[in-house]
Amino acid sequence: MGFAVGLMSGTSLDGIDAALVELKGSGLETEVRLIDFMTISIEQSLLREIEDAITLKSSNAQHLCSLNFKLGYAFANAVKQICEKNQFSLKELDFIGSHGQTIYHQPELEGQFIQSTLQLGEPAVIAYETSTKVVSNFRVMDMAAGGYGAPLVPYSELLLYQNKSKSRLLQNIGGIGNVTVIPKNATVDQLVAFDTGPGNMIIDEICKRFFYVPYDANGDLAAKGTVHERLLERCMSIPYILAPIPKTTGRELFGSQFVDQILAEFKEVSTYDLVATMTMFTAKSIAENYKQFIFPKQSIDEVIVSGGGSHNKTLLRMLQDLLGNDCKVCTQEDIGYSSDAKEAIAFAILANETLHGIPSNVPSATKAGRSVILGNITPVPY
Ligand SMILES: Nc1ncnc2c1ncn2[C@@H]1O[C@H](COP(=O)(O)OP(=O)(O)OP(=O)(O)O)[C@@H](O)[C@H]1O
Ligand SMILES: CC(=O)N[C@H]1[C@@H]2OC[C@@H](O2)[C@@H](O)[C@@H]1O[C@H](C)C(=O)O
Repeated sequence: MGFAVGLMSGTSLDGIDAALVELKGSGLETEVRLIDFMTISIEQSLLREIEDAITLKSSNAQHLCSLNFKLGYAFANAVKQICEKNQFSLKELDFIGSHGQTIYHQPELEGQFIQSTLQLGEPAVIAYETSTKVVSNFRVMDMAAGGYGAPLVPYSELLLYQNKSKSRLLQNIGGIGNVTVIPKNATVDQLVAFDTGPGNMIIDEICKRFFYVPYDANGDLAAKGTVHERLLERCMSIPYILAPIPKTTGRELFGSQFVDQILAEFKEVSTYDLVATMTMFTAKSIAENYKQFIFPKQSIDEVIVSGGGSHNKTLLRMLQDLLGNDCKVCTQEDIGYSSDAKEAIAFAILANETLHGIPSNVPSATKAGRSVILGNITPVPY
């Protein structure tokens, strides 16, 4: 099919991830070659606008309307930057797969609010600015089919990581944590995938409020603290953590309102201990979900961690301690892939499937009533 850029701006709001890839073929036989990956920072003013848009108290219609277009320009710019860096002409680009910025995700009915999801980043702007076909808005068709609209990476993960002799567990630790179980020789309907709970989102919020840094680089702050057991227990008692699978969550549950709540309840905990405890909360929510829902049904040969959380050494150490030495935790780099690029590559793969008319949601992961072709296609406009 040719060359594509996959774009992902995730729940961490840490930048726009862009992967320039070459794709050959389609379906589970697709061959994928990563040419380059970049994270393009989001301007402070745009970042504040996103934060306002996702906060129910400050969000409004005019704001969302304008932000949709501003994000479109930011995504187009990310495509231009990665192409320029690689001396790759936009004319050579066959398509763009753009996830968009999740503004709100409502996987379950809640009072008057029906199942719905909103990702912004106007594809018309991206297509016009780059003169390239865009596939976007991947989550909504899965939801129209009765699914949660997430997680969507399991299909691309089966395609990239399926192994004849190893059962693999792919754990992404972005803003939210999500896992895909790929039994050896698995087919699409044998996949198990769900969001385990928080990833870095709570850790980041504590780092911003108390240490004036965007995240706990390498987990150094957490390493200086001690886990506060009662706070950890309080966090682990949130019903989502051990709710039955499949399940999906987001900033709506683990964002700044959650941090306000626990800070009000646990005023006595020191700032270092807060970071340590929230790091352990992420690790323990992952480990307990494995023990409850995965290990009883499937023996696992490898746990492969991706996402920004794979750079947090304290988090990885805690996860390894909780899982024990029989279950080796490694990173994407250890098996020759890129931890940071995985999701952006996934949206290039999903776009390729859409353009070939191939369904790419995984109903066992999203609870959709059937498999469906994902996304909206915006043609080359001129
Ligand atoms: N060197 C590092 N040390 C520790 N943590 C890091 C490091 N680099 C990145 N991170 C963490 O990773 C986060 C970004 O991860 P990532 O880009 O995978 O998330 P995302 O794609 O936005 O989220 P999601 O996958 O939930 O949509 C940062 O916010 C930070 O918490
Ligand atoms: C609604 C939404 O944006 N969900 C994201 C989020 O970030 C991680 C986790 O929660 C996952 O369910 C999903 O993203 C990945 C890319 C997915 O769909 O597989």
